[in-house]
Amino acid sequence: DFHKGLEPATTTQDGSALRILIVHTRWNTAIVQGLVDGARKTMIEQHNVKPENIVIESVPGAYELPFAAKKLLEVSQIRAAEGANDLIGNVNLLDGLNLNSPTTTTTSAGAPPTSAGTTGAKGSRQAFDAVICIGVLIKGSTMHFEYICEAVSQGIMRVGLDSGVPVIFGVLTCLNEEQALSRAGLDKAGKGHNHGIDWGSGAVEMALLKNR
Ligand SMILES: O=c1[nH]c(NC[C@H](O)[C@H](O)[C@H](O)CO)c([N+](=O)[O-])c(=O)[nH]1
Repeated sequence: DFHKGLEPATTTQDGSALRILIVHTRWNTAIVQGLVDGARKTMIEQHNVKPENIVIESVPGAYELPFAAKKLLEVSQIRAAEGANDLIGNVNLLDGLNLNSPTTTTTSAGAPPTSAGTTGAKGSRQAFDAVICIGVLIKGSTMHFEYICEAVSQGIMRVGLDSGVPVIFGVLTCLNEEQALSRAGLDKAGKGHNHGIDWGSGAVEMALLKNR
């Protein structure tokens, strides 16, 4: 069986120190919600990720997933660097972080920590260890589907490679709604498998690989 051994890690991994971002779309919302729930529950119940360390954000559609993943990752990395600045005084860790963000201070080392870093602003100072992008594309009667699928898969791959943070491709590209329901474990016959489960395990596995 070709697929033997290609299954995602089913053993429990130690996700207790990880912080994970889930970005999901607002298309086909019932199916997307099933996938998000599957990923979230698996990370918490099987891999001990803390619920408060799973951040869930939404975007209009699949085409917006790569941009949101890129931007939210960058912000988390900047906040983490600012937090570290607080800990070690005036060395500016933002130097050399090529985050393509106009707000990134690129002044020489020694610049005072940015205000955000010193005000104890709400929210975690830990950068995300992995991102799961979740969406459901269902083919319509035009070529729109093909173009979005190609753009989104290339875009999501690029965010992961450019950022050095693993981004799980959690986008179903289905020819009809039945296929999508089955892959979220929501089909009437109950014979489907919720792929969100695999994406949750994959996110933990790849985050731990990144942190080796
Ligand atoms: O997430 C989806 N977005 C879809 N389109 C919207 C697209 O992702 C963008 O949000 C839109 O083009 C604006 O950029 C879909 N279809 O068109 O079929 C779809 O099935 N799923």
